[in-house]
Amino acid sequence: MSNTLEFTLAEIVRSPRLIGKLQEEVRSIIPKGQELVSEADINKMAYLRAVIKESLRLHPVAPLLAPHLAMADCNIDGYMVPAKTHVLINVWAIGRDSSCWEDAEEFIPERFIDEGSDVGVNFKGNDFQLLPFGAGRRMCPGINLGIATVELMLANLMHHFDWELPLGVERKDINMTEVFGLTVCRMEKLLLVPKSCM
Ligand code: HEM
Repeated sequence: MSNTLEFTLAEIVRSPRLIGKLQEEVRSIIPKGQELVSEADINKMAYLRAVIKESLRLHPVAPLLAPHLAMADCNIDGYMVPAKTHVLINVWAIGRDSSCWEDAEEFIPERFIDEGSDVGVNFKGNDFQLLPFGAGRRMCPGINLGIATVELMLANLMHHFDWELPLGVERKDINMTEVFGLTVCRMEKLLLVPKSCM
């Protein structure tokens, strides 16, 4: 969850438009003086939810999911997968596949809302182009807790603080290089300076 939050913050602070739009949404919904954003408030934050979805598309925590084993022979799009084959699903690559996504490498939360091209796409395991939690019987059982936690953390960080880069660092200097393993994380820690705006 901290991994998803860090990638999300890195993506939005790189763009004044994105962070501005997100702060505007959160602050228009949460009255000044309200200390904490609650789960009920999050339901009204369509842009925040789209930002997190877009972040999970480009930066899935487990790039190859967990290893799976085919229980029976099956044929997928003409490819024969014999029983007992170890199957690794590269959701990182699927999330960046230009045959599934318009401007696949760009961070565009708007694709998931209003008239966006992927407005109906969700990560609940039925839309195979977006599988940050996997799909089927072995998909992540912590999906609801995971999403709710990231949403609440991000919304509260947007509600309470303006975010600046450390002195001498510019937006273009934010290094988005990823390090791949069982999970994928940022090569460089994200350093930001919070300024209270309450
Ligand atoms: C943003 C947060 C999270 C993400 C992105 C995430 C992602 C994943 C992924 C990709 C898998 C492998 C699914 C597959 O191979 O098909 C998985 C499995 C799993 N996750 Fe999560 N997860 C998150 C949060 C959580 C939380 C909060 C919990 C528990 C409280 C949790 C518990 C598990 C467990 C137990 C499995 C193994 C399920 C199995 O093999 O049957 N996850 N998760």
